[in-house]
Amino acid sequence: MISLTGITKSFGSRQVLQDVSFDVARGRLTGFVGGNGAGKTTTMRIILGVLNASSGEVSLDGRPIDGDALRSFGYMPEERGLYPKMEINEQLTYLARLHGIDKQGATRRADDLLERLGLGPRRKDKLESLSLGNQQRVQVAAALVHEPDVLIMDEPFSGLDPLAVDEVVTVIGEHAARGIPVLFSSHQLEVVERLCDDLVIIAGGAIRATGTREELRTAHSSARWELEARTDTGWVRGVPGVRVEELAGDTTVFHADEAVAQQVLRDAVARGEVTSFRPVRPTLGEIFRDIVVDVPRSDDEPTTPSTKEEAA
Ligand SMILES: Nc1ncnc2c1ncn2[C@@H]1O[C@H](COP(=O)(O)OP(=O)(O)OP(=O)(O)O)[C@@H](O)[C@H]1O
Repeated sequence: MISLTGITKSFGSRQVLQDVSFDVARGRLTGFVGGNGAGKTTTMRIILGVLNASSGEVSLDGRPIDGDALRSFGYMPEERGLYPKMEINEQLTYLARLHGIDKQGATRRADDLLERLGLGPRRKDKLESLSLGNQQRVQVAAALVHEPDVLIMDEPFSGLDPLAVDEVVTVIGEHAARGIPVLFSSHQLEVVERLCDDLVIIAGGAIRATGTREELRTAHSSARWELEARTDTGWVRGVPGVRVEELAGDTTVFHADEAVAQQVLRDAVARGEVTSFRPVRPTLGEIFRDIVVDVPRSDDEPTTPSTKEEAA
């Protein structure tokens, strides 16, 4: 397990991470979600030792992460850094060799990953000749080619079409299932919702929520219900204690406490056939908006490129 404890980070006088603490468990996919400038990349770079924290600890299975441990990490950085003019199988093989895998194993691993990611027929192509989405798949393969013991991926799904997302999700999921910790950031909340076991929500440089997808959905559910009947459900608007959120003919989504909702159900049954009645739990997108709505974006503060360079 990777554990972050009390991580803070300042660039010059500007603090961009405050007391960041969370765990990334083995064998599970942890989604790292936050708006632009929330602090995801900075946190990931600190885990990887690319940046030093101003204070706080990062550990792997209770031990500080040293150079040896880092060599077994797989990282897909935000700024993609492969060689545009090199054939893709050649560069993946090269990367695997850099991690100490023998030539035969490296070639097999590169070919296998390219096949799994739908790039088998393109294996001899130069990276620059591929579409952006396919280049992104190669970046995913590059993070995985040495069979990492820890996987950290910054926006692995950006620029991918839905089918490519599914392929990448499957491959990443298989790696997590081998018992490695996987942390990835994404703005695609519907993908995160579908894929993640655990979630970490960051806003304004501070962790706002952590937990399993189900824990977050339960913690943030308000008393919201959906009633679908064979008859018009407009009458629900007039029931005391009900606030209708959405009404479309025979379907109503409304807020009410449990007792009122049960009464609505009984009334609906008395009026005709009820086809469905269920509590509505929030989507990750709704939870995310709910949590970050009052947090000012850290990018609201002007930072000129030259200041950024100096501060780094
Ligand atoms: N080298 C740096 N010098 C100064 N400020 C920096 C530096 N790197 C990041 N920041 C600032 O730290 C904050 C967090 O940035 P970070 O890149 O970690 O956010 P993020 O959550 O990854 O955003 P995005 O989703 O847009 O990639 C931002 O306000 C950013 O401007």
